Amino acid sequence: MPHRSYSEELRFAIDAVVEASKICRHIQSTEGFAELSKNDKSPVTVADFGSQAVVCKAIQEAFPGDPIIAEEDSAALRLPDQISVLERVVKEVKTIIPAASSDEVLSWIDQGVSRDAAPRTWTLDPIDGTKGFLRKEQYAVALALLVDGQVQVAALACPNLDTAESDEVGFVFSAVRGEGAFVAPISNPNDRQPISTSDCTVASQARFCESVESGHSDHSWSSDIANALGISRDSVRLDSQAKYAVVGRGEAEIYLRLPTKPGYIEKIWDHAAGCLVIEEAGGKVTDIHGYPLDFSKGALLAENQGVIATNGTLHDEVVAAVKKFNN
Ligand SMILES: Nc1ncnc2c1ncn2[C@@H]1O[C@H](COP(=O)(O)O)[C@@H](O)[C@H]1OP(=O)(O)O
Ligand SMILES: [Mg+2]
Ligand SMILES: [Mg+2]
Ligand SMILES: [Mg+2]
Repeated sequence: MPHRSYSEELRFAIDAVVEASKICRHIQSTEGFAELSKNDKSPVTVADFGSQAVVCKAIQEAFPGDPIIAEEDSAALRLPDQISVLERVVKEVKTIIPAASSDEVLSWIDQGVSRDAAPRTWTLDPIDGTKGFLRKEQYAVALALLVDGQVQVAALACPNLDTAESDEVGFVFSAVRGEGAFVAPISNPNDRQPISTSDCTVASQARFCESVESGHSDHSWSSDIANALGISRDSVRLDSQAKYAVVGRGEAEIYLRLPTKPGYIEKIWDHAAGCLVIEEAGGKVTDIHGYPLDFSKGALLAENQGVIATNGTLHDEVVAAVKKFNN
């Protein structure tokens, strides 16, 4: 079968996450933006809703009929006591789409409520790492296209990520399966340069990263694993799929996401874009048992537990160390 080109979807996905980043940056630069608490006690902000509205509207226009599995829905914004939050979301969306009405914004957000597997579906995390966003640290806008349960296209904007090479802040990572992984400044998204994972083959020299939040990944377990691998430097802690980006561009070798409680099932929007970026950069991503992440089950990574992402060469050794310390 001839290789299907995804160049249109790739260009679209990069533009969409870059536009959404503008809303997020604008909101982050203003004081006192509203924060709501979801049923699971996790935070959601005006920026999460605004980002989801503009990306879902863009998908609906460019690829009508494609379902979207996105994190947020509009239920909280429809409550009468949240009218001021809705007004703020609409005001921010209008900076990108001047004619947007409240009803339209609510319906664009709800384009993302699909939860079932489909032959072709987008998955969106409008702000991944909302806690990092609130701390003015790392967060990401993550969009991926799944075809027959496989991630084929990824765009991952990291608006607060910097680089040692220049003063630039804010990068967009992107990949199409089989075509490599790339990075561009958010300020010039067409300037895509290839990235690759580090060629480190000595585990004791590896740099590893993990969540800031100890509720999202078990820090004491990861420190046991680091010790077992002979790694003496501390982990770099950062929020969001920026961790996949950092491993993808060769600035760390290992990203560990180790389950903190048995019942938590990872969501596809937290991993799809980052996973393809690392794989196309030459790295490897599995769960803590060494199984590939299975994106074919709808919104949840129901077949997997936790995540191990590496530069590739160290993968088997890291999986073995995690297994050894799996208590
Ligand atoms: N117990 C948990 N284990 C792993 N990930 C979690 C847990 N609770 C929330 N998350 C998700 O972790 C992501 C942030 O990861 P990180 O800490 O690496 O930045 C969020 O998308 C959040 O999802 P959500 O906010 O939808 O509940
Ligand atoms: Mg997330
Ligand atoms: Mg989110
Ligand atoms: Mg969230």
